[in-house]
Amino acid sequence: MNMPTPLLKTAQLADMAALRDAIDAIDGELARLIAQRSGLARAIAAAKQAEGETGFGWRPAREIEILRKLLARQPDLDPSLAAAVWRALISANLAAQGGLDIVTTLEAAPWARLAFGAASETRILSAAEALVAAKQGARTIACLPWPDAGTGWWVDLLDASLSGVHVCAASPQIAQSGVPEALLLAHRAPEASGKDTTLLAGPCDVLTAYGGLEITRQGPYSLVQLSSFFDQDATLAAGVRLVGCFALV
Ligand SMILES: C=C(O[C@@H]1C=C(C(=O)O)C=C[C@H]1O)C(=O)O
Repeated sequence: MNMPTPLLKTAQLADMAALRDAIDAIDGELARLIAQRSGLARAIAAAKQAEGETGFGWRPAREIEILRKLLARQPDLDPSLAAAVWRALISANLAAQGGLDIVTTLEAAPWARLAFGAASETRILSAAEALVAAKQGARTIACLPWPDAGTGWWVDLLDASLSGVHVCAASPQIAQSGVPEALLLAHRAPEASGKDTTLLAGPCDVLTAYGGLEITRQGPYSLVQLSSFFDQDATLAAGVRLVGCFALV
């Protein structure tokens, strides 16, 4: 039986109103939960300060664990949507913990924005300047492009003046290919998330002993990746530098 058009419209409008009411109810719950989550993050920030932490409260390993847990608990949740929403929540919390100083190149800027949103200040620098800024700034994170033949910033890390600066995370956090677009570096030790990739740089002939996958080369040096976590205190062969570790979902 064909329903007269005006009636059909009324029924559809009633359905739509009910659906919108349901969305409003969910939005109310989400808003309440987001405010509650932000309050808990503020309490954690206060606890970090009480423990004497003077730098920023960035915990990339904890952040990736949150995303992994979420996707495991809610398999029908779109991973990219979940990553975008939680990046927004987490970067707002980081900004509230005192703000971050994000330095990046023009090429890597979209990946810095994806990771930290607009809540923190972002400065565009050369890769070399960004690494120096990361070394000097207690709240600075450098977002630099994934190294390839044309991207040699990782060689700078072999210089003692940049000691202590490490890759600590990647952007985006979800990369089907296992290769992110950019790496996030700071003057701090990398943290293990349970499933991490380590980057080592050094003389090509010395690095072959580590059996990793070579990402790129620059003169006598190569950059390799290994599917395990290396502590910053790990003993490495002479000339080999722990570039850092990153984790993907
Ligand atoms: C709240 C914390 O601080 C930051 C904010 C996080 C969040 O909003 O969940 C997670 C890790 C940290 O980068 C924390 O360390 O747990």
